[in-house]
Amino acid sequence: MTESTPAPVPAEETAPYGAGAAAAVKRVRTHHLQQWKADGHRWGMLTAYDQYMAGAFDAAGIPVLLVGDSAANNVYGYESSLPVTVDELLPLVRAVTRSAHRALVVADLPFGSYQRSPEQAYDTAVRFMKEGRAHAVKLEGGAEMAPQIELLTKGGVPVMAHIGFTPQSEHALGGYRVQGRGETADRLMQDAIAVQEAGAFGVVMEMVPGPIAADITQKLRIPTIGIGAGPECDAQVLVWQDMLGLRTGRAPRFVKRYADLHTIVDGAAKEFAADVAAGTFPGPEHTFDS
Ligand SMILES: Nc1nc(=O)c2c([nH]1)NC[C@@H]1CN(c3ccc(C(=O)N[C@@H](CCC(=O)O)C(=O)O)cc3)CN21
Ligand SMILES: CC(C)C(=O)C(=O)O
Ligand SMILES: [Mg+2]
Repeated sequence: MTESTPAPVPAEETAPYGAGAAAAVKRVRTHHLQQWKADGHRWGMLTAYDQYMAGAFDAAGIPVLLVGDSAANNVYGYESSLPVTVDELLPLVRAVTRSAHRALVVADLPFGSYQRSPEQAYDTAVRFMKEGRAHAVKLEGGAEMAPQIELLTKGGVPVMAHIGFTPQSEHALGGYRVQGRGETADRLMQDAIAVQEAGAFGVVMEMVPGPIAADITQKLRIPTIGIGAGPECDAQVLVWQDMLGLRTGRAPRFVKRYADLHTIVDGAAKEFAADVAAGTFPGPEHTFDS
């Protein structure tokens, strides 16, 4: 075989599809996510709620940051995601968009801020885009949310959908349960198709059996982002406090811990307290001369 010289390819197409294709992109756009699906390049999405995490994930090449309504549990200390409000989430979205220079920033619409009507959804989404400078919004629901997704999309708001286990409907669904098992698999497929046809640019699938998620991923032209939906999704998402081991207690089965921040924080806090008690902090190097 003779070697031929390949034609030069624009920088964006030679993205180092390893640590993150986002590294070669000036600003991640929804069309990049469609392209990565076509290329078979899988990517990761992480939640972020503040400046330093957003900046670190952005610099690490994470292409999509989600300001999740999971801030309810992971920032505000509520027992579920239901109590958190638009006014509580907006400043977090603004902090993340200020420090994410490359990532696409998606803002989660909280419970009660979009379900009533497409008009309500549009007004809420516009606040996240105007005041929070979000690039897109995410909302929970399948076929029943098609009118919302259509109006938002027509009005210039890119929408990521979220199907399967939808935490805002915890009480309606009867707890934290896998969705789409058995005969409900068809309905999940229909929900996925409905959100795609309504104009969603991607769809999160939460706690869905791996084979069902694989079928849906193959069928859709928009990327699927899995959390507890197996390895065949086009992308994966985790809550950062789970991913970095800051949250204690039993984690959901779908969590992989990539660090043990809780142990690091605990050790540092104890060492600080001990130094202060012993008079070894502050030292001369931390003290101003007269
Ligand atoms: N820290 C955190 N991580 C998350 O993934 C997350 C939040 N918070 N808050 C909002 C929602 C709630 N989510 C959750 C929370 C718990 C389970 C859970 O306990 N799952 C169990 C039970 C599954 C079953 O019974 O079938 C599991 O073992 O996965 C699942 C999703 C996902 N989201
Ligand atoms: C778990 C992800 C998908 C989410 O919706 C959130 O963090 O709120
Ligand atoms: Mg959410």
